[in-house]
Amino acid sequence: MINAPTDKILAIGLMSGTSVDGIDAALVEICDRQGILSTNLIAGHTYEYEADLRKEILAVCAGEPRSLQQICELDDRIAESFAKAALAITEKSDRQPNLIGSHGQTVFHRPPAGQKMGYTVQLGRGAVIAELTGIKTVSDFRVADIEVGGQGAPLVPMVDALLLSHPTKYRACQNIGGISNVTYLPPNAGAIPEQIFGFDNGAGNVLMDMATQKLFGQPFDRDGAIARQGKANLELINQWLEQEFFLIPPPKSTGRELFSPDYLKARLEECQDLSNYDILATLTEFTARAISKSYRDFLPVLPEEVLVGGGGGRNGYLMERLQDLLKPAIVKRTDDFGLSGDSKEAIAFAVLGYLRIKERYGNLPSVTGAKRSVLLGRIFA
Ligand SMILES: Nc1ncnc2c1ncn2[C@@H]1O[C@H](COP(=O)(O)OP(=O)(O)OP(=O)(O)O)[C@@H](O)[C@H]1O
Ligand SMILES: CC(=O)N[C@H]1[C@@H]2OC[C@@H](O2)[C@@H](O)[C@@H]1O[C@H](C)C(=O)O
Repeated sequence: MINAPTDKILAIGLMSGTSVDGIDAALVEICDRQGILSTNLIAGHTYEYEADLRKEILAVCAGEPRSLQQICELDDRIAESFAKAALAITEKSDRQPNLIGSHGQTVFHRPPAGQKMGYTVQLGRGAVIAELTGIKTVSDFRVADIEVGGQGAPLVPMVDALLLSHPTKYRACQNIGGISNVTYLPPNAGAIPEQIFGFDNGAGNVLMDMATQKLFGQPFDRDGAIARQGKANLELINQWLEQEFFLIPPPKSTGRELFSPDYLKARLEECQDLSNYDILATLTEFTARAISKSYRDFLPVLPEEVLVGGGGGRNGYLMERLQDLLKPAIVKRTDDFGLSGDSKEAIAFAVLGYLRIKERYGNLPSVTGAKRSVLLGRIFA
């Protein structure tokens, strides 16, 4: 028997998501056996942003005015933090990585509307990361998809299809980060990319986080311990789920522009009769129901297994609510399927970087609505 040629590289994936909690870095071995990819996570870590940098990013995300010069300086400061994270995670191996795939930090995202092309901005330029680390860097992953009419998001579905599809089962990969998004994987999805769907399906943790900070002075509701003590108001939730974002069919993407501090303020005004615990319970149930409703409304087949990634998977109460709402599907964290839920998005950008240098398409037009498949990312050597 002739052994299939195998390509093995050591790559770093870098991602900071809509929670803006820090830079998720993954040092990952990517094994390519004639186009069939597998990954082996050597190390994964979240490097927190410096407090003032995080504050500045959140201010820009919230639309506070800044000069172009200030934005450029922020771009480089973020790139420097990403480079630092890459160098720190490199220490976990005695081998030098061949590649960095860096998502950067989204500070603005406007999906396409009618004839109007979308616009998306990720700061942390790849040129600076490549310069400071000496490692070939791929960044700016979303722009090429936007340029062919796509949403530019979500992009992880391609990697879900490559790493997590099952030969016979219907699966959904549910990410619950700041924003939540789903990938629908019919059996053997890797072989039938046009049948893969994916879209953003609501505010993941972002509203719960902002409310926990405002009402309880804590960064987030650890394990859902606060929400668990309250009672959700279903009348309000059903009203909130009538909002246009939840009703329009995919392709769709969203961000902090919609689920903003102002959005939370308006919801909290509607919660005046509720205790703070009930408010957290209501926002948590809102996140869970937005997800379950999106499956019933938009997925061709309800999944048998739901693989949850992102920080929301650590919220035991939210996971219980999802399990209840999505039964008979089995809801588990991706870790139970051999892929770290905390590092999943960082791993995904390492893989997308790999696809780029191999000149393999990175977007899925059935997910983003793009007119065609394209190479994602700019390479800085
Ligand atoms: N133990 C925990 N209990 C409850 N929630 C948690 C826990 N750990 C993390 N989280 C939640 O997860 C969030 C971070 O999730 P994650 O790192 O996936 O976000 P992200 O990378 O910004 O996401 P995305 O790019 O998908 O928007 C935290 O802000 C918090 O709300
Ligand atoms: C514009 C942008 O940064 N979108 C993020 C965000 O965070 C979650 C959700 O909204 C998703 O669409 C996307 O990230 C993941 C990594 C993706 O592209 O698959």
